[in-house]
Amino acid sequence: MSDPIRVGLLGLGTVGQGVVRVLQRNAEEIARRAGRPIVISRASARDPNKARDCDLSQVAIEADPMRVVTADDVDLVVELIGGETPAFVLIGEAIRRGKPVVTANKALVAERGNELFELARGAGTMIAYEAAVAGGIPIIKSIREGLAANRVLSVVGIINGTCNYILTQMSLRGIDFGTALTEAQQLGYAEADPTFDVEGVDAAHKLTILASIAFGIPLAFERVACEGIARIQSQDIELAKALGYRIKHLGVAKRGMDGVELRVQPTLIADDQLLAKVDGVLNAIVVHGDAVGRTGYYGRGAGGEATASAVIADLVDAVRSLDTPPQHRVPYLAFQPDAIAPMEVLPLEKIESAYYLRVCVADEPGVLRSITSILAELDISVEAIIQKEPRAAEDAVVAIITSVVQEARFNEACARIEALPSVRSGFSRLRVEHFDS
Ligand SMILES: NC(=O)C1=CN([C@@H]2O[C@H](COP(=O)(O)OP(=O)(O)OC[C@H]3O[C@@H](n4cnc5c(N)ncnc54)[C@H](O)[C@@H]3O)[C@@H](O)[C@H]2O)C=CC1
Ligand SMILES: N[C@@H](CC=O)C(=O)O
Ligand code: NA
Repeated sequence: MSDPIRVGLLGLGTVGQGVVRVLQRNAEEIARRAGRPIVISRASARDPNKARDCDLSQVAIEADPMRVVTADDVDLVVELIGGETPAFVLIGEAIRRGKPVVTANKALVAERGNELFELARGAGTMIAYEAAVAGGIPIIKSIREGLAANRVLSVVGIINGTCNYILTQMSLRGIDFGTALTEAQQLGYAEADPTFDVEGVDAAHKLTILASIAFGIPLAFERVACEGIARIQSQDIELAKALGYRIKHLGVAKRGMDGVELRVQPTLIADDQLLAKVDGVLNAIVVHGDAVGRTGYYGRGAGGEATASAVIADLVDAVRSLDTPPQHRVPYLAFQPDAIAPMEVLPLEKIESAYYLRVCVADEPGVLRSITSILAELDISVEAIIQKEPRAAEDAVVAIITSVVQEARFNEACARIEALPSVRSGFSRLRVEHFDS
């Protein structure tokens, strides 16, 4: 077998430690796959003396990550620091030195990927990023390579483990949002700044990448409509359940007649659908290709070793293709660079879907009729409705599932309903995603 490939590891947090453990535990199998051993020669850690859950006795630890990138005994760089600074500069330097890079950094790929891939192309080296989307699920490889025959029609999925963990625990154990988030952080699922998870930004980063490799469009994070789960209340989860739905944080990239939909939003899914049954930290993605139909990908979307699985798969790929001329490698964004072209992104107002609407109303006769009349006047049908009877001195709560309607028209209905004198504060609306079989 050839000489070992020497890896410089930037970041020894949840994923970094997972990579060290899995590379050591499965060293022999990994070497048989890659054709040569893969060893970590250097790693960077802000606090070199911190206790870590992995064996670093054979690894030189540097406080300055740039010293890892530039070291002569580092052939390949794995970036697991996260965020834009200093990751962009570190990866840029590795590329300039012709060192392949593996990263799990979705924020960086989504926001600066167009530049980074251009740099890497110029230098004839590679950047691999499987771990950046849906953790351990090999979704990048599946779309880029496995579905290359297809015109991809849609990619829909649960792509943030923290949000899914929180919504699942609120639903199954009835715990509050804050407690569930703290657990997700303790389990190593959340981003360093967990607002990225709960406000939908992390999922929007991942959707940006998925849309680009599915449709052959440039990475355009700023075009993704982004909403998180912070406004989801326990009563919405309960009402949705009573109506036969689950609330999931969903990423949707869909090709339409006039452009593409790109959005991440909390969404109701009928509880007999596959995605409704995906709980905890698990992620699942359904890709619809014109030739293959729907294919589903399911597994751990976050966590140290699950994510390490994707990082190491990229490492193996990188080692195998060291001698492959750049033009013969799989293109970064699935399509050849000169074939990538932007598509119109539909504004939310033009997107059609069914809706869930929760309204608090005074317990008076005729209130329900005034709400349904407004919907009927705007040609919106009520598909299901439940009313929660008030306890003493409380308002009643009405929850409705509507027919499919364009958002602009639904906005008008909501404005008119909110203006009714008997409607109290406590108004909530969420999309409902239907899947054809
Ligand atoms: N935790 C997870 O389940 C997943 C994480 N990712 C991505 O993997 C990357 C790493 O995530 P985690 O391991 O969870 O993060 P983490 O916060 O546990 O670890 C990050 C490490 O980088 C070091 N670091 C931070 N800023 C630094 C700086 N300026 N200079 C040098 N070192 C610095 C920290 O000390 C820490 O050791 C991120 O890009 C994240 O988005 C991707 C998929 C799943
Ligand atoms: N914070 C992310 C980690 C994986 O990408 C998540 O919760 O999904
Ligand atoms: Na992945």
